[in-house]
Amino acid sequence: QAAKKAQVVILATGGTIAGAGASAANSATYQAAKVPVDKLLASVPEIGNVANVRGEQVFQIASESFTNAHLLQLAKRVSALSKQKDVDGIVITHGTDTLEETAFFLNVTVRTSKPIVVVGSMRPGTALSADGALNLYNAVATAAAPAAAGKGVLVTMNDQIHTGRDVSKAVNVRPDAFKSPWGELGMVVEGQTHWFRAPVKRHTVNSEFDIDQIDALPQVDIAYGHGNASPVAYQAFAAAGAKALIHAGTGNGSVSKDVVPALRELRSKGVVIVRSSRVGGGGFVLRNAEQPDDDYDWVVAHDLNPQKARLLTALALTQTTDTKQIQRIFLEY
Ligand SMILES: NC(=O)C[C@H](N)C(=O)O
Repeated sequence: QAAKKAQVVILATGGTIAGAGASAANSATYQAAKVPVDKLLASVPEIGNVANVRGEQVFQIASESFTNAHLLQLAKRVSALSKQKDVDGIVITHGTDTLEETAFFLNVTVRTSKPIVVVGSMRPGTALSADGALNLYNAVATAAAPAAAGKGVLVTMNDQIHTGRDVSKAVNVRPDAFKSPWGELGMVVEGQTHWFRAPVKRHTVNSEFDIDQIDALPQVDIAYGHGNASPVAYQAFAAAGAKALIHAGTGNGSVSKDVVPALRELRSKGVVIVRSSRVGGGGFVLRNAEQPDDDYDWVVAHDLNPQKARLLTALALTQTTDTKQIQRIFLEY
């Protein structure tokens, strides 16, 4: 008995997967966000074999300009669709530069167990060996797979299935650009998903955040650590209204000695200080290692990279300014 085909909605936001270059040799020089969603879907007719799909053009932008307002609008649309009986799964096409942020944000704010898959490409559809068509086919196959339900927001790139929580863009110019420090969850091959692990952190239906209740995010900025760093960026962000600062720290979130006094002073004025790490390959920032977080009332981002830490801090601040609660949130999500 043939199973009923899943109903999957494709929310298109732009990026290289909708990009176009002047010639087939242009794999890295092209314009992102050119091809509309209907044309994108028409270019991969095989998708009709794995699901019934319909497309919605939410934005047409390059993801380096994905603002908090874009994030909120997209997440609210995903949430609304996930409540519809005639929707079994949702795919979001997205630029790869900030794909990891959007996938993480949806993972902790959309209260559904239906599959949500974020996908992009490293080469425009006009390029030789373009990766977008197969990535999109794989995303739809994953969104249509009952086994993908309840695993949080997923990212399919290069035949791999990653959790949106962990995944990060680790290479700029190759199709194997996305890595998860704790490993991918599985693979999608010829329209079939294969699973090898599942996320243990809180997400979607088990999250305390609900995008339906969030209409704005407080300003949270990131300052990059290095040996010759000064307090200027941190102080400027705070003066411009930042409620929290993410320190993209060296090593285990360490802070150069010229920056420490400024961060302590900003904390005394109410700015939340979060130590994360600029080291992308794995590991985590340990509380009270490198800096006395208990004494300074700082928070550590644990294994979340600075860009994901920015979003989790902003979400936490929609509910509390208590640093004990913010630290708990970092350990649970
Ligand atoms: N590969 C890509 O999608 C890069 C592009 N700049 C974007 O993020 O929209």
